[in-house]
Amino acid sequence: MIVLDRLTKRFGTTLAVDNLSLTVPNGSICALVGASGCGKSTTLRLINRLSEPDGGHVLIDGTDAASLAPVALRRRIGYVIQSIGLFPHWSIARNIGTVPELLGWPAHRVAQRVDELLDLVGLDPARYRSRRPHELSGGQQQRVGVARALAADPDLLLMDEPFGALDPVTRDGLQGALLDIQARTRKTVVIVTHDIDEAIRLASLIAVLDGGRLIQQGSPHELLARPANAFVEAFVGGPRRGLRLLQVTPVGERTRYGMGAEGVPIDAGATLDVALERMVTGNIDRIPVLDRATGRSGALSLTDIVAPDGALR
Ligand SMILES: Nc1ncnc2c1ncn2[C@@H]1O[C@H](COP(=O)(O)OP(=O)(O)OP(=O)(O)O)[C@@H](O)[C@H]1O
Repeated sequence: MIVLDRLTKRFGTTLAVDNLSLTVPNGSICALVGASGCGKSTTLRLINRLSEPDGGHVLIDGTDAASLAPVALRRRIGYVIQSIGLFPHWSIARNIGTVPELLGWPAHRVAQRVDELLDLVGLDPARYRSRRPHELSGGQQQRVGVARALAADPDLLLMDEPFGALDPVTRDGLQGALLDIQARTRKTVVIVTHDIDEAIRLASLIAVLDGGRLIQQGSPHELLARPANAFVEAFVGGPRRGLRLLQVTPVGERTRYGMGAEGVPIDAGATLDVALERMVTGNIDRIPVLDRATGRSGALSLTDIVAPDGALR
């Protein structure tokens, strides 16, 4: 668990991080979001002590980060940045294996770990391990950046706009890969992004920052359903908020159990946007629902999603 306790950081007269308190549970993905300059990257850098706070504390599993040697701390924390920072003259394998090597792992174990990680991020080890970074596409390099951050099996992964510079298709693929990796390894991840859709897709906890201050924290659903103020409301979507809310609301929440409908049932755990898509493309206004966990069945109608005046419910 990471606890940020009244964290404060000043640069001259700029209050980059202002009395920020936030708890990130183990095994969860937390997204720090907000406009440019709101203090997201600085907050991340305070966690791995690339920057030191002027006030407050960072607690990692109960230990004050300030009491740990910065280099040792950073070896325990994976860090992925947008510009990747691979060493251009080193092979992909050497780039990924740097930290395990520094930690004194025997060569065969490092080599085995490199191949395992290339597999994990979806790159064929035999094809890529000996290449140089420039022989890879931007998206592939970004995958190597993620593999390198995971190399020493850190419990905590910090990611600063890791997919920001990529085209939407590659970004989508890497977001999927990250979700996959997180589901398998249960890392605790703090990711900085200015892309609210990325935050909604990846995170179970979103923290909205403005001027270094935490304005609201909560699940994507909480933020979309109950934005704390106009700033958060505008940030999480303005007119698109209703559509995004569909993406995080389970079908089961609106299902009328006991009611019947024709066709192949949709899972109660699917989200409302998927149900709406099926209704629109199938030109139907009611679909059957099955809750696989409980075996209950029911139906979802278009009017359970869209009000008579056309507004999303
Ligand atoms: N090393 C520094 N020296 C002086 N000011 C800094 C430094 N680093 C950050 N700042 C200032 O602190 C504030 C927060 O910066 P930070 O990089 O944390 O914002 P951010 O939310 O990550 O922005 P972006 O989305 O543009 O990356 C900004 O006003 C920035 O200009």
